Amino acid sequence: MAFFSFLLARRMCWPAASRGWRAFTTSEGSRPVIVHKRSLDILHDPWFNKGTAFPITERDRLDLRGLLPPNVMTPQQQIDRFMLDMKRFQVNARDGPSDPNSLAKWRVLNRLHDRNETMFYKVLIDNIEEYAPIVYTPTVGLVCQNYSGLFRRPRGMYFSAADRGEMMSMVYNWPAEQVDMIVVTDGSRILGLGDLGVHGIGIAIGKLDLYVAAAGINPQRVLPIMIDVGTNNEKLLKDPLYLGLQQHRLDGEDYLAVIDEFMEAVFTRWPRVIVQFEDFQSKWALKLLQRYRNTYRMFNVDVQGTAGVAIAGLLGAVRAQGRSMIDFPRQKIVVAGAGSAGIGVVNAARKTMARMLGNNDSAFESAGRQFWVVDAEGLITDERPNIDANTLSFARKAREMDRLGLREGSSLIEVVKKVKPDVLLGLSAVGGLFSKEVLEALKDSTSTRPAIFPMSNPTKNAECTPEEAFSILGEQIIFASGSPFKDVDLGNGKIGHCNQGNNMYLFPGIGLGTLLSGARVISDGMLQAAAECLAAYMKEEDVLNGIIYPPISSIREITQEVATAVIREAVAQYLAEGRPGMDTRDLERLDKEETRKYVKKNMWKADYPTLVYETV
Ligand SMILES: NC(=O)C1=CN([C@@H]2O[C@H](COP(=O)(O)OP(=O)(O)OC[C@H]3O[C@@H](n4cnc5c(N)ncnc54)[C@H](O)[C@@H]3O)[C@@H](O)[C@H]2O)C=CC1
Ligand SMILES: CC(=O)C(=O)O
Ligand SMILES: [Mg+2]
Repeated sequence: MAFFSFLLARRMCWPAASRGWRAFTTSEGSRPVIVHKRSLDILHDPWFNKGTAFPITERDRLDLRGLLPPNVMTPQQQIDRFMLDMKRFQVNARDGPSDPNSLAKWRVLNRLHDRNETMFYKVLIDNIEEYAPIVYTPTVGLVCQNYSGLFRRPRGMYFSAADRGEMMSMVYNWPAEQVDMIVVTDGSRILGLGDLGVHGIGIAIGKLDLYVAAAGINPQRVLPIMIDVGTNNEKLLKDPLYLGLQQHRLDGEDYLAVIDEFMEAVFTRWPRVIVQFEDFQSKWALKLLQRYRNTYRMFNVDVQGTAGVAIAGLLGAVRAQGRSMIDFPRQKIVVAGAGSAGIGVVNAARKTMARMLGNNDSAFESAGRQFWVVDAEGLITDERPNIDANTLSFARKAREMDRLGLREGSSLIEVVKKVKPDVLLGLSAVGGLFSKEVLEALKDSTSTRPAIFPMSNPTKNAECTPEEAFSILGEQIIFASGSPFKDVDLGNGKIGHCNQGNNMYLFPGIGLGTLLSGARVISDGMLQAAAECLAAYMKEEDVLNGIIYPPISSIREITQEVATAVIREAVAQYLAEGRPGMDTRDLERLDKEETRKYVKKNMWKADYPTLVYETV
């Protein structure tokens, strides 16, 4: 993106800028200023840029539709947003994650991203452990919550409910001829922070930063997208400085019509693109996945990526007990949270157990008895009124629960006391849900090394902190949280290791493997291969020490391995259609090492290329 814009700007900048200067200095009232730029080049030109104040007619004239948030602001509102942000700076710095300067660091990195993409990604890649928590969880959550004030230069595209009927042409306003990777959100459930409306675009930007840093997807070919169908966040609806449509969310067929139109538009312009669905509320996440997954190259990272990372962690926790992975089907697992993430984990973990038990109906049935799922209304059983099909699939039989002293709606603490689980996994978005009492109850776990996975994001939504878990349950536990925590000093020279159980370990490799294999769709087999690859990555010695995921600093190497596994599975399942220079036959001929080299060769590196000027 940066180089493309740079070349265009060099070609067009001076004549337009000089005309602009005359117009500004002579205060010629309503006489129009002639510009020789369109699209992003206008937004990136400080002389002509009006940001969110471009009126709709001008957005259409200058190919700007979709490149700005939909709400048109007055110049005064723009200044109000800016001033609010200036004054809020100190408060936000204290309000956020454990690093009090995280928001300030985000601003510095964001400014670098705007002026020099290559350098930005070099800094990110070389310091990924330090800056992933800034561009991604937890800080990205704080950024989305304050996006109205932080918004400077737009990044990505906005398709709104007001654009119905226009999306097929709007998509051509994006200047890149090739787009490999789109991350799209409708802002309805950003991390565990709820409906943040159009401000949720920050999460799509953060995920794509990781696609570039970890998977080496070319930054000129990534596109963050916000689909603004309104918001049900009353605070935003009342905020005059909110950047999105000030209306309640579309629902039902109206909602589906917008998403359908969007999918058709992006796949018409870029037929080989991969679309990652991110942070859609559970109500739609599973439905949209079923609707599109057999037609388009898409996946839902919260449902499918999280499941893979959780399974890899759960297998690690079995190994940490000194047992073989094949013992996984004996683990008793209590899951708090039955949203898109929780359902994704339970379904995939159950299938993994069933495969280990013989892969037939009775194996699947028996695997189902290893899970107890608790949501806001307590333990889910088949006596739950108005239960939907997705939830019914893992609801426990009330009759069986009775024998354990449990019933429909039993509380989390009752469930932990009665089940004595090997694993307690949280995807509830409720900070502190694993209270002192719950953790105390886990002392009776039948496992020698109980696993505690408070996977909700961002940090303040984690079900417990590592300090709480290690102090109550001792050094033997296996701990993995969705957002990063520091290791805990347990005294007497011992360290309580904090793993980060986050889908960031898998989605870059799933995307890269799909891209390089040219797979038509993203199959369960490809996702399973990714999860198994991550599980197998860990050495026995580390796992026995409670380290079940690799260090983030090696994310590029992990991603290369995951992408290799995904490509090989796509080839094995006859889904790989190849790409220019590597067709299906070529892919079939590659052995594992050659596939690995093919992946490495195609990962973008943050090095400056030589630029030459050419007239059109
Ligand atoms: N670590 C990771 O890689 C990932 C983490 N997540 C996190 O998972 C969380 C949930 O995401 P979704 O499933 O999409 O959200 P959601 O809002 O759809 O689901 C939350 C679930 O938690 C349940 N819940 C609420 N209060 C509860 C309580 N007191 N006890 C037990 N359950 C309770 C709700 O009934 C619901 O079933 C978010 O915080 C998100 O950041 C999501 C994806 C990946
Ligand atoms: C990590 C992630 O995708 C989430 O918390 O939603
Ligand atoms: Mg997510």
